[in-house]
Amino acid sequence: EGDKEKRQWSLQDFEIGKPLGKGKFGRVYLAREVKSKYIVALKVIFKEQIEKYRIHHQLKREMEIQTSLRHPNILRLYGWFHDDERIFLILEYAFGGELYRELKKKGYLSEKQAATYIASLTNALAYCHEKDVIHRDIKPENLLLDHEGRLKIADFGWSVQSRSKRRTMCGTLDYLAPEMVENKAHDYAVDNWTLGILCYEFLYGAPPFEAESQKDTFRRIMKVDLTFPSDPPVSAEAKNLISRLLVKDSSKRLSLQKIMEHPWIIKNADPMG
Ligand SMILES: Nc1ncnc(NCCc2cnc(NC(=O)Nc3cccc(C(F)(F)F)c3)s2)c1Br
Repeated sequence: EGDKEKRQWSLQDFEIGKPLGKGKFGRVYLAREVKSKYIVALKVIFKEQIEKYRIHHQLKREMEIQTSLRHPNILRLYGWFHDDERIFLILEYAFGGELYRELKKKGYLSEKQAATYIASLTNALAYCHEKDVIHRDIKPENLLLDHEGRLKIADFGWSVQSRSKRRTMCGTLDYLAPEMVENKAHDYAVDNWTLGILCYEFLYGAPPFEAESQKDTFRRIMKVDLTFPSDPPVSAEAKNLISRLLVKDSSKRLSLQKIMEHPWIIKNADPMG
């Protein structure tokens, strides 16, 4: 495993398999390193896209941050290489694919499954915050599952600098914390807000502030217009945790430590993640 980061890789070192998914900036393929037969995911990014959106620094930062992160719930970035027109990221392969698909297929998750994922995410975020990394882009699309169904955060949004412009340009607003909607300076607590959003979405199948228009979603976020449908039935403890995370004043949100000690997590989360 150690040599993976050191040596220079090239496309000849890999046999490319089936496409695993396509992201905004390129596709992901299953691949096998020829000599070791090691299975990886290979993300192909076109250089002209990076130039066009001027996001070199973000990619560079991702590589610096992610190669230094080692956590069971964070997808590994083993290394990278490039040719004339493409950059290739050599990623840990998450056999279980995107958590999003599981959520869509099931509609919503059991309280045990939801609590297990929230506990894994909280662990991974506590580890990141120790390393001064704020995530800010945690949404089901960026959550993968390994062969044992264990959650892996995978994302190129890792960074410690202020909010990237990218967010307003693309993707859903559902996960934006109020201070981000107001474009105010924010801190680690944005990830705590997002944990509340995800916990709600795992249990009800949709994020809490979903609305027809972006304007209405903004409005619902700013008002913290939180309602709990009666169906599916959800325990009072789960609602309590969600209500203590979706708090407008970021300093009043439940801390990651307190999430791990919350009765709903203690009772429902599988300690083996
Ligand atoms: N089953 C699977 N097993 C493993 N992986 C899978 N999908 C890939 C998940 C990713 C992890 N890390 C990534 N990183 C980036 O995409 N980075 C990226 C890309 C373009 C531009 C930029 C930037 F320029 F904006 F920074 C940064 S994608 C799947 Br499906």
